[in-house]
Amino acid sequence: MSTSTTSDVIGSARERIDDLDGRILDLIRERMGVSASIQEARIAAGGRRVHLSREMEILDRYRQALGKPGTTLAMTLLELCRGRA
Ligand SMILES: C=C(O[C@@H]1C=C(C(=O)O)C=C[C@H]1O)C(=O)O
Repeated sequence: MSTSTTSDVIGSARERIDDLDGRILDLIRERMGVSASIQEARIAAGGRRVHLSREMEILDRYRQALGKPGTTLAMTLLELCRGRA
């Protein structure tokens, strides 16, 4: 039987959370870069930065996976990924 104390359990689980958060942040930065490249290509071809029907697909995917907070998360991601270039 484990002799881990509560603070050991919390400490190691927090290390995993910190690692996951670091990976999530890296993925968000990667997503921002890919999104910017699409927007730059579209603008260079005379199009608009924003493509609403594509954004609706993304909002729907996050809502289906996570419910209403998923929509909020997707809106934040889209906000981060727009607004440059
Ligand atoms: C990246 C695109 O451009 C914009 C950014 C999006 C995104 O970050 O997912 C989605 C739609 C567009 O408003 C795209 O059209 O795919």
